[in-house]
Amino acid sequence: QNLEESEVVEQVYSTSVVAMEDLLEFNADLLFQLDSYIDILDARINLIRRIAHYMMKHYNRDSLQGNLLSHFRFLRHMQKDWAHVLELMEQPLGKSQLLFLKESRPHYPSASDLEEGSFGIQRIQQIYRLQLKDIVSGLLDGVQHGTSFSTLESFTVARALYRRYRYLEAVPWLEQTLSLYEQTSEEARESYQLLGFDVSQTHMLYIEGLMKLNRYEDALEAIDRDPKPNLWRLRDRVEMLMMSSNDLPLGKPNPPLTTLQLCCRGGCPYRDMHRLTCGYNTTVTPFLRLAPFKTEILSLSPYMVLYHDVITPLESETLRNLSRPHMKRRAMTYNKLNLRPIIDPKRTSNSVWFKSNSNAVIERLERRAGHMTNFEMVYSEVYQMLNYGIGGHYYPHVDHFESPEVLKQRKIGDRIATILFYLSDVPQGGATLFPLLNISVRPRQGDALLWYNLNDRGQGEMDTLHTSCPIIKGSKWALVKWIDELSQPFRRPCNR
Ligand SMILES: O=C(O)CCC(=O)C(=O)O
Ligand SMILES: [Fe+2]
Repeated sequence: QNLEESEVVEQVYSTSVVAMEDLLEFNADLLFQLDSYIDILDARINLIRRIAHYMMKHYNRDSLQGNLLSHFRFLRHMQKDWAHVLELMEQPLGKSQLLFLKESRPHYPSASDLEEGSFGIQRIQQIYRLQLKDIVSGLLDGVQHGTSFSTLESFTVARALYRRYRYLEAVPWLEQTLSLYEQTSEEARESYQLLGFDVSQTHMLYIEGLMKLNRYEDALEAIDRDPKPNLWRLRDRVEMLMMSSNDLPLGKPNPPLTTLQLCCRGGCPYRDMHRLTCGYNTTVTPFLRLAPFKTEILSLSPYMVLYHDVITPLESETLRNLSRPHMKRRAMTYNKLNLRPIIDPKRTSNSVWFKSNSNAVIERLERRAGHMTNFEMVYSEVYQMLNYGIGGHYYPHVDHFESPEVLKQRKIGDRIATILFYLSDVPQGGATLFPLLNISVRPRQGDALLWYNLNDRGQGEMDTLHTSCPIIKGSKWALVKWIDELSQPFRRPCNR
């Protein structure tokens, strides 16, 4: 097995579409167990009911008829039957089902996983500038999806933001939660309650959130909208604060759209001006005369090209399938105190590494990448396969090393270039965006993006700052190859 296995890390689901598919299977197993548990309890209830009815009918106030037989009959009953009933009542039921659920517990998504998913939703809201009412009804950036949010999901997002003191974002979600609840049928409300949702608590949290934002008038209005005896004291407190505080209500500032917000939606404006040339590349290596690559130059400085159709759909599929069982959340940092892995929210994807000789497809890609780029590949790094999840993204970063200390430890030098292969189409969102260059590239199965991270002097190009826009729909698969600096003296000789 050539896949590099890292230390065992607990599965994180929210950061990868593939992992979520596993969760679906898991849920089916759990439901099956719950169903047999119900059957077993049901059978026992029926049994006990039948015995009880029999006993009520045959042994009651009329049991003693003054004759010997009736006395003996009753005596036998009292000695034997109740002991039997007790035994039945004491017998533990559904042990194996209970055990299954207990042992499955470590595989349930963790609370931080759900939190991460909540932040994914909020990220999409922010970057794509969505209205909450649109999100909850499944309208995402102009596309109507077949799923909507109920009170429960809306509350989960609200709570996650609130817990992290993100009141400005949490309060609108709480408002949305309460408004969804108002539109909910009595029957559904009952189910929510069964699942632990408490509407009074939510209302209270909303009022507290408003107070955190110094929105005292709104807090009073919220209290009066649903006056409850336990809120009278709070009402007094709000009124006091309103009179004594000079703080202005905190509201969402309305800044101009950021490049991220502009470019993640539908591509950067004026991007077509950057389209320098588009043609067949036949000259990089002699091999290309036989098999030219469709090449689109996106930028000259830093140098950036997009190759089309360099991986066949079958090759992509093979790599996806090889990766699937090994994908893990590896973008983690470690808590210095207890050494437990903590999630790095800057990068929400699951990944796996391939060495360059892992399998035939990778070996072929390695040769092809050499022909495409004219770089020497011998010492370059392992291939990194990525799959993103709910609202998955990769925070703006550069690929070269910014710290001289880290660089010194790397025998193969800095990352002179990056090749990013796209192994799937992404129907909505998920572009790779270079905000300082106004370039955004939509993932298209078979395409590969190459850019130089270092300038001609070998210095890091900060203009290569890039990010993966959050994914709205689809499963984004990308394969990253970083090319090292040290093997290239004959391939990139023009360094000044
Ligand atoms: O997934 C993307 O579009 C970007 C990935 C990336 O920048 C990286 O892995 O360094
Ligand atoms: Fe990167």
